[in-house]
Amino acid sequence: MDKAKKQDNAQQSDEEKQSDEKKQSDEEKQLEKAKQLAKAKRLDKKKINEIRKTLSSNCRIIKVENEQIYIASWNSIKKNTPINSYIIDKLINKFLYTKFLPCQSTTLEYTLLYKNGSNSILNGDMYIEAPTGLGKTLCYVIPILDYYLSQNDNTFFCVILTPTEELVKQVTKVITMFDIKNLIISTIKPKTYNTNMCFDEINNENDFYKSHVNTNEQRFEQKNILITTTTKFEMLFYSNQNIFKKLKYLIIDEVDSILNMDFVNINIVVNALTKLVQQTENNIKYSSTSNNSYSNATDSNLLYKPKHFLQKILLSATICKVSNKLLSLNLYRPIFFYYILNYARNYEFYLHVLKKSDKLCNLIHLIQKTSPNGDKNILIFCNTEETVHFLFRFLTVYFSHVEKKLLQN
Ligand SMILES: Nc1ncnc2c1ncn2[C@@H]1O[C@H](COP(=O)(O)OP(=O)(O)OP(=O)(O)O)[C@@H](O)[C@H]1O
Repeated sequence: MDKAKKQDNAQQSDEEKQSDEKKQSDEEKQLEKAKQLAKAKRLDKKKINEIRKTLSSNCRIIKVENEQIYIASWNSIKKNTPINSYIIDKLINKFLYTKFLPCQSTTLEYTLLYKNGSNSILNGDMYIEAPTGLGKTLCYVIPILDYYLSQNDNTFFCVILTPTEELVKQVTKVITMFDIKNLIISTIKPKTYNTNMCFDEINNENDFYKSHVNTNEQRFEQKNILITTTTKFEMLFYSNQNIFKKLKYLIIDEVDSILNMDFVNINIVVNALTKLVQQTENNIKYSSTSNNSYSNATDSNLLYKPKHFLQKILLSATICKVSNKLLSLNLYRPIFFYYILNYARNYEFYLHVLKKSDKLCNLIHLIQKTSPNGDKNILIFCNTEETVHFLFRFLTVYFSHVEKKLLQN
């Protein structure tokens, strides 16, 4: 009897202990949650202050939440801003995506606002800030393709500017994957333009060079989207302004890098484009169209909502730190989207300090270790152009000849 009572008591105290432990762990969890919430609030406040100081004191600010909307259900959820069914179909069946990533889920609703007519009070230029690799490209590719398909606008309606040729190629690849019939995407082959400047040439099947028409204007009439670097665009723009009169979208990817470039004055180009489109589309008559008049394109007409405006979508992983440059872009009713990740990303950084003579050996070892089957992409940065060429030649020879021989032996 005594033994049974003892067992009962022991069991009871075990249960009490367990319940105490559970209570303690619940309290700890709640405390941790409260701490995280307070931290998130502090970060939000800091971000909002930064945006107001850098972009505009009265811009609309929208936080990207971690919501991911199923692509297949978008049109039933977002009835006012549906996406063309062709695009939905490609995203699901060709890209094999099931959900829109958070920054896409939040921003698409706004970038598709043109569907509610130009009078939608929510319309405005957009700045999308989201960490690298979280799907910013589709945030603008979907709305421009949707515009093309839904409005049947076969004119030259969109310019996409990037800081590098590499990004031009990447964006071109994404748009081409949608496989839209008759849509003509192009890059710049400046040989054919009325400009005194010289450019590097880039190879692209759809290059303007292949056009068999005589003037730049005619050449552009046959295109829908131009994807190019800011440097090339700046040179092209001043000699060919008429081409851009009917533009609907201006996308600037990695805008922080572009604004930080000393050799490109993107502000003047963007303001000039904005004014040009407004004058044309709203039938506003200006006496002067000289380049000088563009530098102060921020005049009073931007205070009032124009019937048509050049929709600008700017994207970057961080907000541009040079606030005066961003402020002088004179965005129309800007909406700023920011995305703060609430989890640590799976990055690993290693720093190896090596003797010069050991570098090549170690690099080969590292490549073999990281991608033993050669199926992973590895990005190698070098400090000079010369090293890039040398390394390219060396690795090509090593992996195509030396390694093959070693394997054979
Ligand atoms: N809805 C989606 N579902 C799954 N994967 C996606 C989705 N959208 C984009 N991705 C993939 O996420 C990766 C990153 O996308 P993307 O290049 O657009 O990011 P980013 O934010 O523009 O990056 P960066 O700042 O480097 O330009 C790509 O490999 C893309 O294929």
